[in-house]
Amino acid sequence: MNNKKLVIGLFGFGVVGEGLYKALQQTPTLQATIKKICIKDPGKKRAAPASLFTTDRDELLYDPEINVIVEVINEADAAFHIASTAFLNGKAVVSASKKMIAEHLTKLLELQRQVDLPFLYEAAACASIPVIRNLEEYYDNDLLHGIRAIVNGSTNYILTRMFEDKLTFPEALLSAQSLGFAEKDPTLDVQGWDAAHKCCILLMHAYGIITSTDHLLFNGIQNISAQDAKVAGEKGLGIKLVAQARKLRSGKIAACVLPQFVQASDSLHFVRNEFNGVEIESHFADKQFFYGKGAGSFPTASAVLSDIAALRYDYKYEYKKLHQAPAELTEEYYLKVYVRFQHWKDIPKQKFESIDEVHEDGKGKYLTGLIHYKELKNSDWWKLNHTSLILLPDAIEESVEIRKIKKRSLELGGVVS
Ligand SMILES: NC(=O)C1=CN([C@@H]2O[C@H](COP(=O)(O)OP(=O)(O)OC[C@H]3O[C@@H](n4cnc5c(N)ncnc54)[C@H](OP(=O)(O)O)[C@@H]3O)[C@@H](O)[C@H]2O)C=CC1
Ligand SMILES: N[C@@H](CC=O)C(=O)O
Repeated sequence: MNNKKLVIGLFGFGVVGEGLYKALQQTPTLQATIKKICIKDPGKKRAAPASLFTTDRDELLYDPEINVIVEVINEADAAFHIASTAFLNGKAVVSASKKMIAEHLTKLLELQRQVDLPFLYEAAACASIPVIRNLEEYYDNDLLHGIRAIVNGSTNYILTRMFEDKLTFPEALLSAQSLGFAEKDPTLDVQGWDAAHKCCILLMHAYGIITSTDHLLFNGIQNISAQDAKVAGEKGLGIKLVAQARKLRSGKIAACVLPQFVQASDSLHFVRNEFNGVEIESHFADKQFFYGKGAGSFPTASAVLSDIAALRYDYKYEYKKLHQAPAELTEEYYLKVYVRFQHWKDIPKQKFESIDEVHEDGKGKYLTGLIHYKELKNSDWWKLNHTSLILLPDAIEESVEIRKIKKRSLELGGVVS
């Protein structure tokens, strides 16, 4: 596609599509033009000439002059059909649809390999932050110890507005929706699906792991209460929805997406509103931090624009880690957790390796303790009966041996019984 004029068929003219249309008008040097825009509802008023719009997807997919399909719609199945037909018709694809990408990763990679055309989707993880390209290009020779990230703008915005401005959950969600941050179905944001989809995409580019939300422990922010925020405040902590992946001593990767208490010294602590933040830890560089807007019209359009620009030099992800030395996910690790609950009967105490603290306050009880990953992955008691589960800082523990030795020595010393 070098020196070739980019002729775009754009699917979707909502928050992202319209943002891209406007951004392209302000970047004439890119020499990329939108020939046609496919939308769903022909009756909606649009901020672009009517002649550009169609509801017939084939007008774009089968137009030989269009060499790039940009897909920014909000329906994952239709998006997959559009992307795969575009490939089979010899067109490069740029997409922002993380649900579609995460759900169809294997098939899409197979197709992309078969047709050998660019398939870029920087906007699908952390919107304006160029995290995918960095993981692809920069960290391939480095020893990547781990990633901790706030990857969902809406939930971060909701937590910020609830805890800083005392908005109720519905008020904060409504505001996230009206600003164009939330998904069409906001439960995707609130219940952690969107963050889990993004985590799957990051795992692929960081470690060459192809997985799905079925294999990932995740939750959203729907159970976080004002009482949890009070506990956090008293301890000088914040609460964030954190996607994390960490290489264990076994070389395998521990990954999950859960709310977590973050200390004031944690880079994620100051990430507020719709911003996202990604902390990457690697062997020689130590910690690096990426920060930027994780949702919204122009921030997302900027990532799509950058992908379009990269098509001019035929940039493609090489999926080096996947092809060379893919890592493996593990379920063999423990998590340090805080659990707020109403009644002891709802808590399977025997499943914990240890319960370290128990508190009772006006609104119920909470405990902190250590539990095996699988005990959470294979059950849902921790989401039911007004129970909330939040990871403690530095939550991932590889083994319980040291704890056991410590406990035993305290017992021998008569400090605990
Ligand atoms: N909003 C954000 O901050 C971000 C969004 N994304 C992703 O980008 C995508 C678009 O999001 P966003 O712009 O917010 O969504 P919107 O709901 O604002 O817009 C969706 C657009 O898709 C069109 N559409 C839906 N179904 C079809 C279809 N079958 N064929 C053609 N057009 C269709 C709609 O048409 P019509 O206008 O007629 O209703 C609309 O123009 C989603 O996958 C989202 O997850 C990624 C990063 C950030
Ligand atoms: N709904 C998403 C939009 C961007 O990916 C979010 O809030 O992060």
